[in-house]
Amino acid sequence: MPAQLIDGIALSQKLRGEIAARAAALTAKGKQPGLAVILVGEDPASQVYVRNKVKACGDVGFHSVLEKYEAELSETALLARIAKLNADPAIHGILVQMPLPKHINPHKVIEAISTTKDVDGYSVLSAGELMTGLPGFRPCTPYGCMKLIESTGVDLRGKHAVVIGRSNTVGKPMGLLLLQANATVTICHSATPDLGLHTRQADVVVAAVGRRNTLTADMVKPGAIVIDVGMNRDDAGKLCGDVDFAGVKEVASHITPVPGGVGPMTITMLLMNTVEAAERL
Ligand SMILES: Nc1nc(=O)c2c([nH]1)NC[C@@H]1CN(c3ccc(C(=O)N[C@@H](CCC(=O)O)C(=O)O)cc3)C=[N+]21
Repeated sequence: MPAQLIDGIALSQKLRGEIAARAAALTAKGKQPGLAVILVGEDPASQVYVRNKVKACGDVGFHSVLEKYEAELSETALLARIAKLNADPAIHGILVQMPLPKHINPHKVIEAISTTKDVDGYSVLSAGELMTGLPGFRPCTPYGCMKLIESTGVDLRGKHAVVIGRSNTVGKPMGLLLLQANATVTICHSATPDLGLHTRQADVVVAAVGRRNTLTADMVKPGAIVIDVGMNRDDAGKLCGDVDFAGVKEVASHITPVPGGVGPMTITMLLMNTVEAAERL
């Protein structure tokens, strides 16, 4: 029996309805949630993403501002803009789209954002809060992956979860969130000699590598949950994930598609963090 699809668009719609209700309650109290999105440079993919984020804000009743700057913007000027937004009472979340041009130090930029407005969850403080289990903003992509896994109704306690990838934005926080949900966690990466050895034991696989066909059917235990974080292009230029979807869907119990899986949930969790920020401030 082929796997059940985990629909990131449907789950997003449900959660965005709840977010819109929270936003309306805040707006009625004169505190409409506000997100500022900063884009530096003309990367075409980034242009699409930030436009989607701003549109999603409008859909749930947030105030949003999109600030676009040429690639030559100085680091000093960017830090000055962030300082202004930190002090702006109409703004509850600040997102600086990554990647930044090479002359700008991303760590410096992330740490400049007020921790109360770090809705990406990228700061060192947010990372520490996640690691210690303190409340704080969780990075949107792994947070969305957790919601997708929860939506299957499968309890993670005692399950073996394998994460492929160890980035600061996805792989590492994903491992910590799974651990917090009482899974046994393995994190695999480019230096793992035999990836399939690990993934074949997994009840849950999260693939976040950025290379298509990284996870194939022979590497998946029958009945496993498969979450695909990848955003790649196939030979025809079509968007595809890290998972060989056609093959793996015949083995897994649940699987996310690309597009329509993790991507929309990343934006949904950004909205969730922003409404949370507005409630707290
Ligand atoms: N500060 C920062 N925060 C981010 O959260 C951040 C970032 N920088 N830089 C780039 C990555 C990438 N990212 C995506 C979000 C949504 C989709 C998304 O909605 N994808 C759709 C498809 C969109 C399409 O058709 O291209 C889907 O998977 O269905 C994709 C990618 C957020 N990122």
